[in-house]
Amino acid sequence: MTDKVIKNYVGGAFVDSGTYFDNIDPVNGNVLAKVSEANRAMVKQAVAASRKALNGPWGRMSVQQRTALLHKVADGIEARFDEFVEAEMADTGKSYQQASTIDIPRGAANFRIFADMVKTASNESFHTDTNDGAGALNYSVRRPLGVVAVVAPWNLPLLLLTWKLAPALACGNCIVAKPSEETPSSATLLAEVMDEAGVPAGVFNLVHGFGPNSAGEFLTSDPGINAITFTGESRTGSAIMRAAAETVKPLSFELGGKNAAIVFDDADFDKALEGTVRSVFTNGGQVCLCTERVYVQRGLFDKFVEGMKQKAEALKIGWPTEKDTDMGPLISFEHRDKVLSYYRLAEKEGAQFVTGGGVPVFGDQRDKGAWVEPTIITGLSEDARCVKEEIFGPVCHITPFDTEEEAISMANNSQYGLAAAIWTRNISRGHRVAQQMEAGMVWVNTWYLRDLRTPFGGVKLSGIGREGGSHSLNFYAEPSNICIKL
Ligand SMILES: NC(=O)c1ccc[n+]([C@@H]2O[C@H](COP(=O)([O-])OP(=O)(O)OC[C@H]3O[C@@H](n4cnc5c(N)ncnc54)[C@H](O)[C@@H]3O)[C@@H](O)[C@H]2O)c1
Ligand SMILES: N/C(=C\C=C\C=O)C(=O)O
Repeated sequence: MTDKVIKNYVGGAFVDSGTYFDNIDPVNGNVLAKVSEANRAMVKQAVAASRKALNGPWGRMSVQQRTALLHKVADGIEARFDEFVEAEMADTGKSYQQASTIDIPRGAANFRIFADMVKTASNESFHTDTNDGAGALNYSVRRPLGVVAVVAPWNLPLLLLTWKLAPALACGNCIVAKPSEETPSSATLLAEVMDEAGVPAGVFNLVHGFGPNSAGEFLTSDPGINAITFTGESRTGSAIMRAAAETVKPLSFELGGKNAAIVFDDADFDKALEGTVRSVFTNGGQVCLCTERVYVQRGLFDKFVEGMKQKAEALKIGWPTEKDTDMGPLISFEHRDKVLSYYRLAEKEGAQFVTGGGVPVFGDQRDKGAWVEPTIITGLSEDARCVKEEIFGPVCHITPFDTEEEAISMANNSQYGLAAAIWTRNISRGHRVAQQMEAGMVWVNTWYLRDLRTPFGGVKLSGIGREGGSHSLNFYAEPSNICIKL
């Protein structure tokens, strides 16, 4: 039993509500800490502290001062890099390789890119001709939205929390953030870093808890919140839209996906194979951009499926701390059971299992963790639930196709539209097919190659709005137009 308590961070102080929930290590089911669950009153205090900071030191701070502080926060993350890696691995079971090369570096990078971008952001102005010949000057100024609620998921905890926090703070907003109940640790470490960097009290607040009838719902339904930026399941997005509807406010939603990869028979076989294995199994398939539907041109189908099978079976499912581990456990027993239920559903729907479909046996304490086997299935029809519904685990379905038109039609036949990957040596085809994808982000001959200045977001059930680069600045600071009669 541990006596470690993870606290909330409200108005510049670490506070404890006296009500707790367990923080579980998904590697072996051990309790890592007790987490203080913020109650409605604490959430209200956090909103009030934000408002006070907005009308106080933070609102009066120059862009230079604000952005210098954000760089200090990035410095703080880098200075405590190993602690952040350890915290992320403890909460999620993800590998050292993933946490140390993706999750934590991006935590610092997110602060730096938006601190730099906001310093060079411009506004628009127009000279307007008027009948009296004197003219008028129209120009816009940007104002922060005010108090912004940031609600984040568990799969890339620090990366996704700071992906929203950084631009919101860079634009002068104050924040009340709620990380996932599954991953409180790196967010709380971030609060320490903010505190140490001298971010004024109330600018950043952190409340722990769940969604319905807990901190998530208290926060997103609070009338003192001016905008909500949310990353999570599509159905949660619907719930948050309903909660926010009464007090109309800007929403930015990054939601679910059922992403397709299309492999043409003229693709570079080795690159397409390596890239598709990475896009299916990275982070145990627990990345919104991961591929769950693979479409392979018929001439290549058998060879590609065999190649995927060999690579999936060669993945090292191991201790997160081992440097060559490729895949850890899923985030929780509940999520593990959800993914396993889809493995069983695939059997019922008549799938052939190329590999996987079960739970690995280690013969050690990992047998008490939330582990599943990397899995590849084929043979299902396009309207099967396992081909339509987001599973969010280390699993993909592979389907053959004959023509480019058929592949595009199958890939687009989804209620989601977040990301897609196209593999072909024919670059004209790469452009042509990518431009027909009903998705917010399309990679050609690569996957998850990120330029933080580009628009990030999804269509259909995958989201509302875009963040990234100027898109983030346009969401977190809205223009007012001023017209001066000359
Ligand atoms: N599009 C993207 O960029 C992106 C990125 C990561 C994850 N995701 C999606 O997120 C999902 C996995 O993450 P998850 O399981 O944490 O999602 P989730 O929707 O279950 O939870 C996300 C966050 O919302 C909170 N929440 C839940 N119900 C709420 C409510 N009624 N009101 C307010 N807050 C509420 C949770 O506590 C958590 O902090 C997957 O669907 C994945 O595709 C999307
Ligand atoms: N938002 C980003 C990644 C999202 C991953 C989803 O799980 C990013 O890389 O900026």
